[in-house]
Amino acid sequence: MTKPKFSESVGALYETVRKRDPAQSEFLQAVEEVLETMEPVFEKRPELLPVMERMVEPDRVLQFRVCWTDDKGKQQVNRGFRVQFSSAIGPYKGGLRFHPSVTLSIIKFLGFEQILKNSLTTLPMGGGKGGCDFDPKGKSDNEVMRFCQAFMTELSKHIGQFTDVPAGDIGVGAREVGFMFGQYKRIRNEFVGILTGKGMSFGGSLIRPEATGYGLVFFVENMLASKGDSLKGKRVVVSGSGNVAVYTVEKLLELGAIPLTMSDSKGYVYEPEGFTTESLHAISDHKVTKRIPLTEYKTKTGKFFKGAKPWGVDCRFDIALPCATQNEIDEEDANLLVKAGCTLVAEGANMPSTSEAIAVYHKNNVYFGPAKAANAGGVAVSGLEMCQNSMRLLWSREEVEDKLKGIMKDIFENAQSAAKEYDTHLQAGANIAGFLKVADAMLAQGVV
Ligand SMILES: NC(=O)C1=CN([C@@H]2O[C@H](COP(=O)(O)OP(=O)(O)OC[C@H]3O[C@@H](n4cnc5c(N)ncnc54)[C@H](O)[C@@H]3O)[C@@H](O)[C@H]2O)C=CC1
Ligand SMILES: O=C(O)CCC(=O)C(=O)O
Repeated sequence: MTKPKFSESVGALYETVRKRDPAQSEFLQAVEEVLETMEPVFEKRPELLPVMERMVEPDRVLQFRVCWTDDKGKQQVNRGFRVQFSSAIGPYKGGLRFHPSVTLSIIKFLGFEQILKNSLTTLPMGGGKGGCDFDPKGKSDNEVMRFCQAFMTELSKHIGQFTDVPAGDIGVGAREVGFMFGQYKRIRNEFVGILTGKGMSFGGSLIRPEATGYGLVFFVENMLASKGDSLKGKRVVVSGSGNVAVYTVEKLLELGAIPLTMSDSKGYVYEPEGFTTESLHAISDHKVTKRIPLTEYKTKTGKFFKGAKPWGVDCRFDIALPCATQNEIDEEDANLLVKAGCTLVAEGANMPSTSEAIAVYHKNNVYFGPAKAANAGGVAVSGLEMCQNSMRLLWSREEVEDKLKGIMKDIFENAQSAAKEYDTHLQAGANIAGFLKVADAMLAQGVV
């Protein structure tokens, strides 16, 4: 890690956080990134530093045992988490991640980022995140159902439509949300919007599955428009092949861009002429519907590069959209992007760029759209799902997509105007705009 460039007071705050949890590397990375960009705010408004001192400590951390029985009748034990980080501007809101790599550090980094992201959406949602070290890969539907029921049996004691409303993230899609919703209903005997990303027949919102990917592309459109440019004909390298990546590629195609790659942890597929609707559907059917790794995917027109990341793809491209997981672009990868002619990076995944990679973007004038702003479309439409649930009605696809487009424009403009006010870049502008709203709410509510 590069040494943070903090003033004395901000450095002291970072040290307090570091000393409290020295082993939580992902959480410390997320806090460091925010604190580094917040210096001009604390200079102008020193009363906000103690507010940040409160914000970096979650309201509550829940850790629990999840016991379930596999198809062979053998007992399995996993570790579940829900971190309720901040409810200053609304109920805790954020996804659940089911992946073997899940630790408290990962859930805390995601929950901390969610506070500022949700604030940027302009909707009244606090920040939270949860998950489990359960690996859905290779599990039968029945195993996933029993696991989800066990997970929700504990989680149901801590959530509620006015308290905490979880959703999906890596490893948690419509299937898992459905199983968890069913278990909550069975335990509590009430039909309420305690999860978002629900199926359309029981309170879901149109466009929620598409929202993070579509929102990312709308955000990129705004970034390009601010420079008098557009997506038409742009060559785009995308990572991931899950929910966010698939709908990112779908919207890129619709807007005339040329998506060149998709990937998973086993390697990447390169389509030299760009993905088509047909090849996108083939990969989505393989990865999302059938849940098979890309090593077993047969591309008709492209090539599979085993064990490699797409950032080193051997062609020129304009834009990189990381949509897989945290720290998937390191310094070396960032240098490869620059060498390939990439001038814009926008993050679909959460914290996909290491701090060294971000330094490379800034040094080389790569226009950088940070995750908190660029991927906020998913949680924004979750907010719209909550709204529809409360009103007991369903908006049309067009209505939700229009609202999403408007929200992504507002997020871009608010981040850009904070960046202008504090004479800094869009990454810092997003942190500042997100922080100020939550900080003012915390000040108004007293020391709690
Ligand atoms: N689903 C949502 O609404 C939102 C998701 N995100 C973020 O987007 C990213 C992707 O999430 P989803 O698409 O929802 O999950 P998903 O479970 O649908 O897909 C994850 C994808 O990443 C790939 N992947 C996982 N680990 C990898 C690795 N080490 N190297 C390369 N590829 C890897 C998987 O193969 C899969 O294609 C995550 O960082 C998540 O936190 C952010 C905002 C909202
Ligand atoms: O839709 C949501 O509530 C959560 C989305 C999410 O987990 C994220 O923005 O990272």
